Amino acid sequence: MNGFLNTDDDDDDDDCMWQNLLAICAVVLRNQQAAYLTEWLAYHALAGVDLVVLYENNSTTDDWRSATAPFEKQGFAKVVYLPKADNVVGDFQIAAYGHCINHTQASVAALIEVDEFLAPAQLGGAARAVRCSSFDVELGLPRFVVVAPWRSSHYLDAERVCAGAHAKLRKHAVRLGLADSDKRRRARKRPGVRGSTNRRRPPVFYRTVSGPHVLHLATRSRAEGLERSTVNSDGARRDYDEKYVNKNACLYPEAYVTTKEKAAKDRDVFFAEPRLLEGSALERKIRAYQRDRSSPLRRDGLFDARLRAGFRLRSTSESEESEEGGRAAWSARCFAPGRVPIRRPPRGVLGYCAPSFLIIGFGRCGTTSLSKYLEKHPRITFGTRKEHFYFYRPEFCDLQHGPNERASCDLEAYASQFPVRVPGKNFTFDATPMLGGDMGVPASERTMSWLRTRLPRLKLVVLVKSPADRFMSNPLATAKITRLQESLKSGENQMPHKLNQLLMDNCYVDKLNAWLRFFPSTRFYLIRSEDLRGPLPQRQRILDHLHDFLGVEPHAYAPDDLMVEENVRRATNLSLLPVARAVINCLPRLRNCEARLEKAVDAEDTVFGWCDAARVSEMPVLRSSRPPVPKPATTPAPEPAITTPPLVLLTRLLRLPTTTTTTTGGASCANSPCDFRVLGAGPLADLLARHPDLRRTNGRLELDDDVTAVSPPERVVVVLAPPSTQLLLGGLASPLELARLEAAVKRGGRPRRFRAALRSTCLVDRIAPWWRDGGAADRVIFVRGDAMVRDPARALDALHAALRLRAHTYGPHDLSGIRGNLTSVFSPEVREAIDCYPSNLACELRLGSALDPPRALAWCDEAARLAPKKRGKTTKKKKKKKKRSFFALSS
Ligand SMILES: Nc1ncnc2c1ncn2[C@@H]1O[C@H](COP(=O)(O)OS(=O)(=O)O)[C@@H](OP(=O)(O)O)[C@H]1O
Repeated sequence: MNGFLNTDDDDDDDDCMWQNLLAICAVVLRNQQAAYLTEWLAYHALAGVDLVVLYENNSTTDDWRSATAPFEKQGFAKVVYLPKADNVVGDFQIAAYGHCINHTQASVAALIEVDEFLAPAQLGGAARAVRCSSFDVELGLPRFVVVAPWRSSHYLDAERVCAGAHAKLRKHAVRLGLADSDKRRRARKRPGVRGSTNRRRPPVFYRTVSGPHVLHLATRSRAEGLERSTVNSDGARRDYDEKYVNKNACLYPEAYVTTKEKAAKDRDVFFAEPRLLEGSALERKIRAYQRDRSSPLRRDGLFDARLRAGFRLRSTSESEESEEGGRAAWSARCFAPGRVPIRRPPRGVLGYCAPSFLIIGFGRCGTTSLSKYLEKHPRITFGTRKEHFYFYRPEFCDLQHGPNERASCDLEAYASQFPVRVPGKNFTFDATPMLGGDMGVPASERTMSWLRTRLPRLKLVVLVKSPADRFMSNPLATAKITRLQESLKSGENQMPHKLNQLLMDNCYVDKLNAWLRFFPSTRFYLIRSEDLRGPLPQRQRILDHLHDFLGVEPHAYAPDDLMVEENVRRATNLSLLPVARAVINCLPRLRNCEARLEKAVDAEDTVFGWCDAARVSEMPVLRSSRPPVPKPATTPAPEPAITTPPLVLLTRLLRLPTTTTTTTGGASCANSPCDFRVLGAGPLADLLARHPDLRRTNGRLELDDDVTAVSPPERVVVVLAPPSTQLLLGGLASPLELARLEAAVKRGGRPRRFRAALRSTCLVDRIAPWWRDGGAADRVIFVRGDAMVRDPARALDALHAALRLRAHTYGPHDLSGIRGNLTSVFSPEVREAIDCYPSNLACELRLGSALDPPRALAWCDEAARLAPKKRGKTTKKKKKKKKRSFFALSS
């Protein structure tokens, strides 16, 4: 069973009170449903459903999991395996529905089948309406359960479906005085006490304690056409619960359930029914979806559609969404006025909703204008102000200066900054660009972790801009830019002091990487600021895509709304010379950042193009502004020579004679096996791909992590890196796991819980397949990561020779990647904890003894040398001793 459900039935104090969730509970039981599942799921995603929970019990032979997989990855669908248990009441379907309404904590749970469609009567009708209705806190059950009317006799027998909810209902009834507690009941049954409560009072089920309202919504049955009915579970026709509707001042779910007898035959019946969706934007979307059967929207479901106006980050790991599980994923975002710590809630506030998304940056990229546009959307608001600075101010929840456990750091307190005054306008956001890191202050890990745990479904919008323009937009940069421009004009071409360093604040990819350790890449949406500055239709298009990403209804903005341009400094600024723009944007370090960002973004022809667009015909070569450092009189001590060779051979394990590596040379990978592979498709592989003899495109160089897949004649180049570096760069652990590991070590614990991840860094085990077939040692070439970082030219020369490649000199820009990447960025104590972890140390020794020269590795020793020394606690005795000696001295 998936771990996302709360299986704790007795959880009375559940504070998940307002889930804003329309969930569908369905069962997959029959064969031949798989072909239609994608369409069914995509449709409901478009229709505003928040979650689909599918139940299965291994009763079909269809491959329906491949249809649900993309949706599961996005967190839209969950599959629950529910075995048939003895204590399950009735058939599997009833058990599944009962389980679903008892555990999904949705405002509305629709019990339908996979050939039935939940159709809103008007644009977003169902979704919008149910968002206003609330999850029943006291009962811990959905307020509404939606079913098709023809089911009433069988499925909506409330007592049966909600058999699992019985305990909750009972407790509630006791609280309301409708039933006696067990204690009292037992007392009453004692001899001498006459009668029993059970006989006098009605049984505690829906009718008594008013459980979920059962909606028998309209159906489009074959013969009768569309009809609406409001038959309740007791069989009596009843009007909608007016009291409840008025109290919450929101639309009643105007939803219809339609069915398709045979999904294949009736495919278009539902969509051909104009009355259901007439004129709505949803209808247009669905029609487009139907027409363009080959579109990515159709192929991969709604979420993977490639969005042109903005960029989604490339998904980095298959399992990154799996963290969605756990109860945290369901924590509430919205609160009733009485629940937030505000002394006197202002008039007209319906509730408070913590953000659904954040604009995390970057400063000076148009965040204010974007916020103003979004504020005009009928569902979106930034609350009391655009920039809340909530995690920076001591009066709120300052997390910059250490952990903060005060009540002002509760989610309710944060939500209090986002009042909802208009029904439905509860899609809130915070646009504090500092969140992404700015002005040399990196994004705060404490803040990111706070957000991740409290608001796990948060989405993140990011604006990026050409580094030169962004830097110039910063008022504090004027002096430096002026100096650079003057120097370029005079031909001195001097780089002002520290400008290089300041410009690194525009390395967006590094900042995003910090966030990616806490949120999966699918939650990010990037917009080029240059695009947002375009003509009004283009701004509208960008916003359309953004709505799609955020999951809110489309909205056509008035031209006046989109004309706004806030915080403009250009007019007052000195203008940027083209040559200055070119020099800044094409600085090797920034160019590298741009290339890495392009690589991270999921688009075929992504071009931020900041350097290329800015290039001028004659690019000046910059000189450092620092005066040349006078040479000291005494010759400095020479740098310690690297004694360990950059390449080492695996020879000893099999006691093979020491051989130089043989190369098969020349053969192309196109038809025959590759010349060699690089284990760990990392920076070394990227670098080698730039060698003129090796082009990735002609297939001669294969990058593969899976050694076992390599056929025997091939050779493998393995980068030897300490376990900590492997963990960090090799994708062996998810970002969240790494963060937890680091936190655990920093708290003083040992990384015991991460044994599995640590075990995967045991290089000796990973390359084991290479020596199993005897003689394989000839084909394994180890490159020392540290030698590569210290003296890349020498290490690469040796590697070229071993692989019989032409000598080649790589550019400094190419090498900078390898330097940055092969170095662990864990703090020294964390490195020590990982590299000296007993199993890792054992692996290091095993590998070391197999290498020629032996003991070429000293990862643990090195890490231990760098780690801060742990000081023992000064005991009272020692303190006393110290004091005494002090007095002894002074006397
Ligand atoms: N629609 C639109 N598209 C793109 N860029 C725009 C837009 N509107 C304003 N701007 C420019 O954004 C710069 C101000 O950015 P911010 O509002 O994010 O600044 S701040 O961080 O909130 O201070 C500021 O840049 P400079 O003029 O270069 O300083 C604004 O001109």
